[in-house]
Amino acid sequence: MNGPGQHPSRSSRPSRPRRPAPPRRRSTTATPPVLDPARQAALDTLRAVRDRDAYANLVLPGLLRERRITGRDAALATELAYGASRAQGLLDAVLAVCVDRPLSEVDGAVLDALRLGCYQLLRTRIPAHAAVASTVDLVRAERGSGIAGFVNAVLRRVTEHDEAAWVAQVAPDEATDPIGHLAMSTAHPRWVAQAFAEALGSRGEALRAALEADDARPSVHLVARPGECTAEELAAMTGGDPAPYSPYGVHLEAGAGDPGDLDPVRERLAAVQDEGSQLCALALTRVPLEGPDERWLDLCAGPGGKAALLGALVGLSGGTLDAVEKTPHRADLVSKSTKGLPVTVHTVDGRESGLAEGSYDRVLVDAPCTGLGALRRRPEARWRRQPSDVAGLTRLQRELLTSALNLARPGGIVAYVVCSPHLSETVGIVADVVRRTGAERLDTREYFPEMPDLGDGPNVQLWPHLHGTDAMFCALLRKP
Ligand SMILES: C[S@@+](CC[C@H](N)C(=O)[O-])C[C@H]1O[C@@H](n2cnc3c(N)ncnc32)[C@H](O)[C@@H]1O
Repeated sequence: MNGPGQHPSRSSRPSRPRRPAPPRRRSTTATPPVLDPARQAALDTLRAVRDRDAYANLVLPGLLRERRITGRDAALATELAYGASRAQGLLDAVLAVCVDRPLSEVDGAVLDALRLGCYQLLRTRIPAHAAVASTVDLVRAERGSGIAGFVNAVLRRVTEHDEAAWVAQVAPDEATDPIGHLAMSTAHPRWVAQAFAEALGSRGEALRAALEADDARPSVHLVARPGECTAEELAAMTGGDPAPYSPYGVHLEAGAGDPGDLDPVRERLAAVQDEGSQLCALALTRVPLEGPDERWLDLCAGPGGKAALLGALVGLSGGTLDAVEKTPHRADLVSKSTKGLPVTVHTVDGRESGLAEGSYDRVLVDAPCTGLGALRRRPEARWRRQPSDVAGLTRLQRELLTSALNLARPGGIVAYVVCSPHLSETVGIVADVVRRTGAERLDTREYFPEMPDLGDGPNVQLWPHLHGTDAMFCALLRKP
């Protein structure tokens, strides 16, 4: 086996010790490992994601707060934890070449460290020697020198190529499998890249642009609560920029810290919400309506982002919003996010809500979905979702949209929204429900004013590479 500091040759793949070496007593003259709070927090986040199915973007902010990690260390921890989570498939493909056995046989905690080191080597400007040494130090402190030597040898093998050269080696051939190639180079599972390709009608440049935008760290989007503050005031308070399309939106630079700590968010003048979500909720409110316009319904409200925006807007004109959410703890979140607004929360199944049929002027169905449109904001999600998830979700989506149309009054408007571009969850659901209910399709593009690249309609599919939003889908229907 290659000892620490030795460079493994191509022919001798580093092999993990079959029997872990007993921890060595550190000599009194040895330099102790550098205390590295940023990398330790990133490593602990990767471990929580792997060990207990945690969400990286919930675990890391907690660790940063608890350990009082701020400033540059917090930014580094965020970059490493989220970046390594997003890139996991690519990192594993590279590591599989550099380790002498299937990765499934490598101890999970060691694999976390390998991914952390590999990410630094392939996708950051951290000098290779620092990326390797800092990762090895973390492992040595936890697991002893034997395992640290193994990690050192594997990572040195990774340093033999840069990212492009590794992609050329581990990705499917670009000429025969362009989607597979793009999937690997942008760190997406192939089935996700395939779903994007089908929605875009592209296996070429448009697909590349979409996958690359989805692989980049997104800016943070805030929504100013109508009646509480304007987007301009919120931008001035936070140092952000007014959003290009939503009149309530503000964009903050990626990595600007935990947006939950911002004063306007803590004081409930604003909330974190992707601009695409804002636009889909607003589209529902923009369709002209004959007759009354005072009873609105959000049929899938948890955790309450769109319910808070709709509740504030309907409140300005004296109306009310009913918010339905099946899961009790998510219904509690809706109550919290709509506190002080004319919103009534119902903890029931939207398919059998018991609410009065034919009574709502506007209904939002922001249906549960694969979330393939928001992968850039949920670092590990792309590796957790499975193609087999789609079938169960589409059944539920169809039932919820049908129920929404039953609850709307004749002439009322229903917005079907999902945070996914997967055709089975988008046009497939709408076409099926329209056929069975006779609902009228509206040209949804009209209610996304001044947005370019909305395609042939009548539905709207937003994209990170075209609009800077999550890949939200919206279809507006009128109840016959
Ligand atoms: C995409 S999320 C909605 C996001 C929300 N509109 C927002 O902007 O914060 C879908 C929600 O639907 C809820 N849900 C799932 N099945 C449901 C059902 N049968 N009836 C009502 N809500 C349901 C989920 O618990 C989840 O909170």
